[in-house]
Amino acid sequence: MTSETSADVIVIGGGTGGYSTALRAAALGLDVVLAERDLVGGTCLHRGCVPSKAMLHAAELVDGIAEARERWGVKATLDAVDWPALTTTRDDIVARNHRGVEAHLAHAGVQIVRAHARLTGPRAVSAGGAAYTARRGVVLATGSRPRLLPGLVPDGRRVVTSDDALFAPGLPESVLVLGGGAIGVEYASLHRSMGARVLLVEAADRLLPLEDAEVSRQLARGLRRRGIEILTGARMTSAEVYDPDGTDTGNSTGTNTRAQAGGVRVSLVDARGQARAEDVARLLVAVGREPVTDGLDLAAAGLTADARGYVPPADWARLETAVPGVHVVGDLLPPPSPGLAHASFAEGLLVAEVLAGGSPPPVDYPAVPRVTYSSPQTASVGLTEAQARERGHDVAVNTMPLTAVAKGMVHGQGGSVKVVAAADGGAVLGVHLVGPNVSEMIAESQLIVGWEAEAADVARHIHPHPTLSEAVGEVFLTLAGRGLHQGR
Ligand SMILES: Cc1cc2nc3c(=O)[nH]c(=O)nc-3n(C[C@H](O)[C@H](O)[C@H](O)COP(=O)(O)OP(=O)(O)OC[C@H]3O[C@@H](n4cnc5c(N)ncnc54)[C@H](O)[C@@H]3O)c2cc1C
Ligand SMILES: NC(=O)c1ccc[n+]([C@@H]2O[C@H](COP(=O)([O-])OP(=O)(O)OC[C@H]3O[C@@H](n4cnc5c(N)ncnc54)[C@H](O)[C@@H]3O)[C@@H](O)[C@H]2O)c1
Repeated sequence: MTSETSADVIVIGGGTGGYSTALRAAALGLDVVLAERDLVGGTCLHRGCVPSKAMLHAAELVDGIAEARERWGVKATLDAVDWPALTTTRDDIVARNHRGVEAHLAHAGVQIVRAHARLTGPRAVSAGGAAYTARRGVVLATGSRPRLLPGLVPDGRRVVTSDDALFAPGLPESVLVLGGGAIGVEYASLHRSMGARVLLVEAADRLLPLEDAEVSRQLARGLRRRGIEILTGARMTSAEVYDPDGTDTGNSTGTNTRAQAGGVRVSLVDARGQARAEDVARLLVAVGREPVTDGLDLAAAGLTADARGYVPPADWARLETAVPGVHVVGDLLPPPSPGLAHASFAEGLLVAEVLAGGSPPPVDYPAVPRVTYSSPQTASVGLTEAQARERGHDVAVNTMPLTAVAKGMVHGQGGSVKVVAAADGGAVLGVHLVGPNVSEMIAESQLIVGWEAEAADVARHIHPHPTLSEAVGEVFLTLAGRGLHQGR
């Protein structure tokens, strides 16, 4: 006979969405069971945000050596990247974070069931041979996985996704990255820094097609300047692995120098309809992610996924499905939930507070910041110029290159600040940044957009000199009619 346990809340999936729900619910005095079939921390900690950003940090250091030599007369050269040392540091950062999340959950008194869980009723779950019932609610937080293209099966060596691209014993000498979204752009940037020849292929007419057109333009300029070849409006027609047993050829940083052939022949049709074939050591497929509901048995709880596999809430303010007491957080939610870790944290906090009987304000999706950690970086919040116009706003737009301020010249990497505001001194609708360190610069703009500040409100506040953030200050000064260095 299977044992039966009851708890206030049962969370299925221990990624950023699930574990944040569990932690907050426990902090509010609820009794919580969290089922996780792999590792708590999920995609973001083990295969996503954290390991990729650790490696992008190492990539920046590699780029810094070239900058030091070429711009600053520092007689430095790169001998080689010690791949085992680099990945040991990355894995240590992930492991420490993992231990931290485990410790937080233990300290909060969350009961972790380390097994696949499935629904057996609206408030009933089976996991690890035991049955659980939820007094207040069940939270679905099963996340997402890489979307695959029909007929193209990743083998983890020649054809890879973000699940395995960084975990091989080195990076390839050449890579074709299919998809110019956040993953494609970040991984193209990383591979290029590490010496690979990189071709970035995007089906839409620009990189990061959901961002402001100025962001896409500046980003493409920065990536091309670093030697990344970009094809937009292009389509892959076939991909054929040749010499599948051959070893990778090494890249120029010497991370993986076993000589040999073997790779993938990728056939493409470019934006002008011209066919072309590319031989590369690796094809990295980064064409989006899809929700995970396999073996979850949604039907047992009276739920169905939508046509794209997401589980939509009937009530977005409570992130609650049409079945009362069944909530959803994280990548399992359809847009406007953006598929970002920090959005899933906010969703987890909200659902926990709802389950504890509170009435928290809904997640303010338009005010969720979006960052791409490539070189250059992009960071934005709010509406693009096109979205603002589509929604009927009469807009005032101001754009400034980062090299117009002293610190931008010091960095010498280009970039820009663009602000979209309602005309005649109305609320700021969107802020769009490209350049070095802009991931750390977007925080003030998320408050500006979230608090619906006007340009004149922002222009009253003084930015430190010399910083890159001064460019943000200057753009607002000009929009408020008090421009200092920006001639208009
Ligand atoms: C390469 C990459 C880089 C990224 N970088 C960033 C970034 O820099 N910033 C950012 O904000 N976002 C980033 N993201 C997105 C971010 O990782 C996701 O938005 C986030 O992980 C979503 O969290 P989640 O909890 O919804 O799902 P997940 O993290 O996918 O967690 C779901 C968990 O549920 C478990 N699970 C699934 N089904 C069951 C079941 N039936 N029973 C038990 N357990 C189950 C899984 O094992 C998994 O641990 C990145 C993603 C990728 C792939
Ligand atoms: N820095 C970050 O915050 C970060 C980093 C990585 C991933 N993520 C998140 O992870 C999720 C997945 O990222 P992603 O980049 O895989 O997905 P995405 O949906 O953001 O981008 C996929 C891109 O691939 C293109 N595409 C689709 N099919 C194609 C095809 N056949 N050929 C060429 N291009 C094609 C799309 O037009 C799109 O631009 C997103 O939610 C993203 O926001 C976030």
